[in-house]
Amino acid sequence: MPPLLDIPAALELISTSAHALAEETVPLHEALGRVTSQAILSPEPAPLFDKALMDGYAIRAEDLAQSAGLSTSSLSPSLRVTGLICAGQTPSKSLAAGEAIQIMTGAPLPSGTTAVVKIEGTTRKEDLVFIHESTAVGANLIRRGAVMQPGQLVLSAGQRLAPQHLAGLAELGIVTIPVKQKPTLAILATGDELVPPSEKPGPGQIRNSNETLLASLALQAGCEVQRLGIASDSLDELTLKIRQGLAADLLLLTGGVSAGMLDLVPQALTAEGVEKIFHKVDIKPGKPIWFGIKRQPKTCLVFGLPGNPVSSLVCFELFVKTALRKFSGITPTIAPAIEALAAVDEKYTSDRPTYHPAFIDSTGSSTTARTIPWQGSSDLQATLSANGMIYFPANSPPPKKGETLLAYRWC
Ligand SMILES: Nc1nc2c(c(=O)[nH]1)N[C@H]1C(S)=C(S)[C@@H](COP(=O)(O)OP(=O)(O)OC[C@H]3O[C@@H](n4cnc5c(N)ncnc54)[C@H](O)[C@@H]3O)O[C@H]1N2
Ligand code: MOO
Repeated sequence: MPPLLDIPAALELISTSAHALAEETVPLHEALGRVTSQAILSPEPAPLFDKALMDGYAIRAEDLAQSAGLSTSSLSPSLRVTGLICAGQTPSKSLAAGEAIQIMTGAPLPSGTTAVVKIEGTTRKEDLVFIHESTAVGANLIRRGAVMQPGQLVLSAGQRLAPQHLAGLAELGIVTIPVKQKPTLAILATGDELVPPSEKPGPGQIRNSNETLLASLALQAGCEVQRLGIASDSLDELTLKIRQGLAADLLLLTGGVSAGMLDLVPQALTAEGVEKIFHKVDIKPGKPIWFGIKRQPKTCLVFGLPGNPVSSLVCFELFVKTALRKFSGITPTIAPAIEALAAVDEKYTSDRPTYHPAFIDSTGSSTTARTIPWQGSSDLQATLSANGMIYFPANSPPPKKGETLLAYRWC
């Protein structure tokens, strides 16, 4: 038997086979979860004007200098109040020596202002305000352009847009966003034993959990998902559904890729003109994974994922996500592992590189990870208490508590 393809080589083949998708523009309110296709530069400064950050008085801090630090009202410096500015108004006069202008949070500063003193640090007596709080130059105000200059980079290309990104764009008036097209991803579960989750399985049958798993992973990864349902182990039925799936950017099949008599997926794909790039990788779980590409009339990447649910999950996280990242221009294309400390003495060893379901905890001062009890690639229920996986290199002593290990978060 020739040696199995190793994981880095498989990832590299996926990365070079996948192409970057075209771009489109979408309105801001439709951009959540999409990936920027170009760097976005700011058209204007932020904030747009010098503004108060507290309710209080705009002052010239220099006026307080000789009395700074005094705390009794009788000895506090006083300034003459010459006006009031609320948020949304514009100052009608500037601030002269010895003057203060009452101001509200978010209101534009009158020219000459060098600080804002909080209302709590003052006492008002008619048109005089007594300042009890030492207030340094620059206190409680922000200058025009202090957080963003025109032409400054707001977001790089390849950024998946989260709520805070959209709000940042909204603040700058950027309402048309250049993004990568959404990848279309079709899912086909194969196997005579499968029934939909809503049905009671007959003798020897099981519920199709992989469609729910893969569709959810794909939706979370920003894909447009097409569910092709279940194909029985017959070439005719497989072929019909594969033809439908090849219209997508990416087709995922589960089951039927190992060595069983009815493992027909590789042959059905080849017959439909899908060129095999690799079959089988030195990984656990997921060894029987099949990967290929249909080039004409439209490019479609095809993964035959092993039927065991945890194999499908691990293969999606590692392999399918690499293709999706390339589609959207997310860099690096191959997602890096995170370094974590073993939370306990680990026991797991294997002669195959293994991705073991794990719980990763970032709530403390350092990120820790520990494996969860798991009975192998068919044990989907174990993953309900996991949020990621730990990488165990082949034939290596498992990490002891406190030693560094490599982990991946599922998200
Ligand atoms: N002689 C060998 N047998 C097996 C090998 C091997 O190398 N030589 N590999 C094993 C490994 S590892 C895995 S993983 C499985 C993968 O096999 P297939 O991809 O061909 O998948 P099936 O045989 O169709 O199914 C495996 C298992 O998963 C269940 N399954 C299938 N589809 C679904 C679904 N949609 N939802 C939930 N569960 C599903 C299926 O009923 C089987 O129990 O092969 C080993 N055998
Ligand atoms: O390697 Mo298989 O994917 O363990 O079940």
